Amino acid sequence: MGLTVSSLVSSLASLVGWKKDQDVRILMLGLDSAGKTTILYRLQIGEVVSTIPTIGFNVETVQFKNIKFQVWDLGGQSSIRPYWRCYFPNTAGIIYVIDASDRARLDTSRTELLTMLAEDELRGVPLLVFANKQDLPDALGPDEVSDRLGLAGAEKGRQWSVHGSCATEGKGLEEGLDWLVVAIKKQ
Ligand SMILES: Nc1nc2c(ncn2[C@@H]2O[C@H](COP(=O)(O)OP(=O)(O)OP(=O)(O)O)[C@@H](O)[C@H]2O)c(=O)[nH]1
Ligand SMILES: [Mg+2]
Repeated sequence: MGLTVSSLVSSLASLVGWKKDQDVRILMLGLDSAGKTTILYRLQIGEVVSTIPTIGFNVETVQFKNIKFQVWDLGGQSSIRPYWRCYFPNTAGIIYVIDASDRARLDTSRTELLTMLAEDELRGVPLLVFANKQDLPDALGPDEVSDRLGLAGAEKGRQWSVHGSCATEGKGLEEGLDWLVVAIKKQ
């Protein structure tokens, strides 16, 4: 009988919806072909895998430094985007991936992002944007992507950051996750 310290901690933890051994749930979203699945496996196994368009989702545990992330990589095709919302509950962090060389679809990508951020379930959840495919000659830099997304005006109640990346060479990914870890801890 009696309340032990650990039972007190677990009661408090369940009150705020967090369990000690639970992985940190991350949602990775973005238009089709942005590079989400490439990023997921680059982070998980450190290699470039050959991908096909994701129908549904991939979910993997990614160990980053001493944190275990449960990363949900959702398919980005327009027919699948309406299902993104099914995965919103209990999200600790969002990774939004943009093909920075796909200038023609940057507005579409921005609209999908802002629609998603307006959802109650994602209120205040930290947002890391990867301006991916920085190796391609046409790629917009992270600052320009950031300007075009217009987050500075629209997202005052949220921590967000735009990082350049090249998933195929593994560049920029760690720096981005470092930022996200700090942002989630502050939350
Ligand atoms: N040049 C270049 N190609 C990349 C980069 N990242 C991913 N790709 C390529 O882009 C294509 C699409 O990558 P995926 O990871 O399958 O894209 P996705 O976002 O998962 O797409 P969906 O599953 O359809 O939503 C693949 O041919 C990748 O090799 C990058 O940084 N640079
Ligand atoms: Mg995919």
